[in-house]
Amino acid sequence: MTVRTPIVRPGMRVGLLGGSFDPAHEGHAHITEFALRRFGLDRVWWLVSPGNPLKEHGPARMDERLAAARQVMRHPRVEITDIEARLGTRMTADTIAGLQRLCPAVQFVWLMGSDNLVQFDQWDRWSEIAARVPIGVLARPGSRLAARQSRAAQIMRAARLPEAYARLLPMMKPPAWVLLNLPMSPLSSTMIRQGRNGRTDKEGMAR
Ligand SMILES: Nc1ncnc2c1ncn2[C@@H]1O[C@H](COP(=O)(O)OP(=O)(O)OP(=O)(O)O)[C@@H](O)[C@H]1O
Ligand SMILES: O=C(O)c1ccc[n+]([C@@H]2O[C@H](COP(=O)([O-])O)[C@@H](O)[C@H]2O)c1
Repeated sequence: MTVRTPIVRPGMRVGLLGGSFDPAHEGHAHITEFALRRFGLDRVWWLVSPGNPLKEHGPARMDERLAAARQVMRHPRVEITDIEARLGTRMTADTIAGLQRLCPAVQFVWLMGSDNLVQFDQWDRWSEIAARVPIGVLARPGSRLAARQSRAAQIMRAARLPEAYARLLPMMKPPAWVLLNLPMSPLSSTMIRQGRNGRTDKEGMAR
């Protein structure tokens, strides 16, 4: 079976935002819009994951998460995909390898919140991921400092680009990464699942 990706053209700069999106919220939309602008991306693909390999509990059904994500993120340059399920991959290293095989002329950038950089060194073959694609890290409340001091950040310190060069990130030969500061959103799926903050609007932005 051939796996179909969204339409691409050679040289296109595509940000990949992987996540459980259980459920999607305005924090996801906010970092996506910011990443499009600051990294000069042509597209962002949300990779709605079959399940985070490091999380104990599986997420809600894929079709429900996809539908909710499409309500939250309506943008002509953002695609909501279940491509990991189609590729049959769970580990990000395999997903990226698969996408690079399918779309060899695309410049992919891996996007993640700063909380994920803190534990990035526990991901399967994380240094292979960093060797395959540039990485854009978006600040998230409570993890900015820990991200800067994380083991992965220390090991990759020579590959860190100043924020002012963020626009060059997609063109950089990996390893290359940028930690972007932005008006931070405190929203999380955990909060929403626990009913602690049902709001999915942008009101709660911490500046
Ligand atoms: N408010 C936010 N600010 C910055 N990054 C975020 C924010 N919310 C989610 N992200 C990032 O988006 C990606 C997908 O996140 P995910 O779907 O796990 O949402 P989450 O809110 O972190 O979920 P959970 O609370 O269940 O862990 C991750 O890289 C995560 O760091
Ligand atoms: O590949 C791994 O080992 C790995 C470990 C933890 C998280 N990830 C990916 O990181 C992304 C964010 O995960 P989550 O559950 O925090 O939304 C999602 O695409 C996961 O598949 C990947």
